[in-house]
Amino acid sequence: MTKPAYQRVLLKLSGEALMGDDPFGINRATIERMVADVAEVSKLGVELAVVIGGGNIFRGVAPGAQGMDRATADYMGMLATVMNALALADAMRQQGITARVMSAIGIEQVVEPYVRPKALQYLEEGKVVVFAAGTGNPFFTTDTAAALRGSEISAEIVLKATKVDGVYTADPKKDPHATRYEQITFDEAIAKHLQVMDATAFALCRDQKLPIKVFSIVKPGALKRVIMGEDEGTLVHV
Ligand SMILES: Nc1ncnc2c1ncn2[C@@H]1O[C@H](COP(=O)(O)OP(=O)(O)O)[C@@H](O)[C@H]1O
Ligand SMILES: O=c1ccn([C@@H]2O[C@H](COP(=O)(O)OP(=O)(O)O)[C@@H](O)[C@H]2O)c(=O)[nH]1
Repeated sequence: MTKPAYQRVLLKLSGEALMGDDPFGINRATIERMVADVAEVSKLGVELAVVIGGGNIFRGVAPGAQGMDRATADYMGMLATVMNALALADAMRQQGITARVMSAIGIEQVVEPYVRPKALQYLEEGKVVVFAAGTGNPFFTTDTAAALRGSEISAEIVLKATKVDGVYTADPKKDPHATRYEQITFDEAIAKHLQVMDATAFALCRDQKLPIKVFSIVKPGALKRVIMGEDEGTLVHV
C-alpha cells in the first residue's frame, strides 16, 4: 500500500463551507461529510491539526458588521470560530476520532487555552487538535492562523480546504474564463493579488518555507488524494 505523502499537516477548514447550501450556520450533512473525510486520513496515521474558520456565523468585514468597530466585529468572528470548533470536535467524537479544541482567546470554561507543547503532545498521541479563535487578534484571518499554527507545530504543509478547487488566475466565482494553476510561487500569488488567501498568510508561509495546497472540500475524496500526494488542487510554494 502506498504511504501518505505527509506525516503532520495543518488543515484549514473554511467556515463558510460548513453552511453547505444553507444561507448561514452549520449544515449537519455537510459537517458530517467533512468529518468523514478527516476521519479517513486520520486513520492513515497522519497527524492532523485543524484551523476552523467562522464566516458561516460571523465575518468581521460582512454587511452585518457595517458601522461596527472593526476590532469588535473581529472578536465576534473569533467567537464564531469557537462555536464551529466545538461542533467540529463533537462531530469527530461521533465518528470515533478523539479531538481536542484549543482556543487562542481565554474562554476556559468552554475550551482549553492554546498551549503549544500541549498541542504537540496531543498530535503525538494521535489526537486531532482543533485550533479555535484564529490567531486571537483582530485584523487577522483564520488563513493567517493556519499559517501561524502550521509553522508552530512544524507541519509539512498547510492544506486550505475551500469552496474552489485551487488557485485561479482570477476569482472563478466571478470570472468564468479564469484558469486554474497547477502550482504557483508565493511571490507570484502575492504580486497578482490572488484573493484566495490573504497576503499576510501567503507571506508568513513563504518566509517559513511552508507550502500550501489549495483544494476543494466540496469534492468527494479530495482531502485523501491531497494527503496521498496525488494530483489535486494547486500547490503554492517558495
Ligand atoms: N484567484 C483566485 N483563485 C481561487 N479562488 C479565488 C481567487 N480569488 C478569489 N477567490 C475566492 O476566494 C475564496 C476562498 O477564500 P476565502 O473567502 O478565504 O474562503 P474560506 O476561508 O471560506 O475558504 C474562493 O471561494 C474564491 O471564490
Ligand atoms: O485571527 C483571526 C481570525 C479570525 N478573525 C475574525 O473571524 C472571522 C472569521 O474568520 P474567517 O473569515 O477567516 O473564516 P472563513 O473564511 O474560513 O469562514 C474573520 O472575518 C475575522 O473577523 C480575526 O479577527 N482574527
